[in-house]
Amino acid sequence: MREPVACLVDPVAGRMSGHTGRYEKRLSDLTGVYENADAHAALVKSLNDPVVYSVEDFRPGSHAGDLNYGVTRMNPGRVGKEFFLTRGHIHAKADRPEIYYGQSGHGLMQLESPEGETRIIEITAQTICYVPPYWIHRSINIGETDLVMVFAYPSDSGQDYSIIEKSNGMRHRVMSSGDGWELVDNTSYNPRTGEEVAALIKNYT
Ligand SMILES: O=P(O)(O)OC[C@H]1O[C@](O)(CO)[C@@H](O)[C@@H]1O
Ligand SMILES: [Fe+2]
Repeated sequence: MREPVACLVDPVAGRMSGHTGRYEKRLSDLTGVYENADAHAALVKSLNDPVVYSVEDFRPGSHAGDLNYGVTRMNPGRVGKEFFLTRGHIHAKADRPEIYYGQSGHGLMQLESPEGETRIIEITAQTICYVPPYWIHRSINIGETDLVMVFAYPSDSGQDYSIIEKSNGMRHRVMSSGDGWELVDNTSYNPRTGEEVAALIKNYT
């Protein structure tokens, strides 16, 4: 038996009391992610390589029946026309799902199936976004303030970041357009083979 736990979320600061882990990502950690590499390098220099997102989480263990949960806070901003985003991943056990719960700000969850289909879920305060098993997912800040979301996923999920590297990014990029956003094809995208898709869609224990 585990002891019950309570953590307090600050929905604007994007902090969570009682966290057992915290990490930060700086703009330079996202090298190779944005379409405009020159604009990325210039921004790293002009802004002195700022922290662009931070995560505080509580991990009770690595048992399949436990939940890891926490808070992600992401700065607003753009590299050229491309909005600030997280690295993105698929769960190492790809059939593990995730829930995101919007706290403040305005964001998108970009999801991509193993076959390469894109879905976009808009997230504002009080939105619950369900990321079903097998979907690659990345969050994007399309607003002018910090985007803060609570998340929870099975403790044995793990994160596989290499899937996005292997395909040279996700199939689409989210770019600013007028007052909003638009999906643009990622011209470097390298689709997964049938064998690679089949290897992902298997039964995990
Ligand atoms: O792990 P990434 O892709 O850098 O993005 C961070 C987000 O994903 C998570 O790893 C959860 O899956 C959280 O820590 C956070 O919401
Ligand atoms: Fe995840």
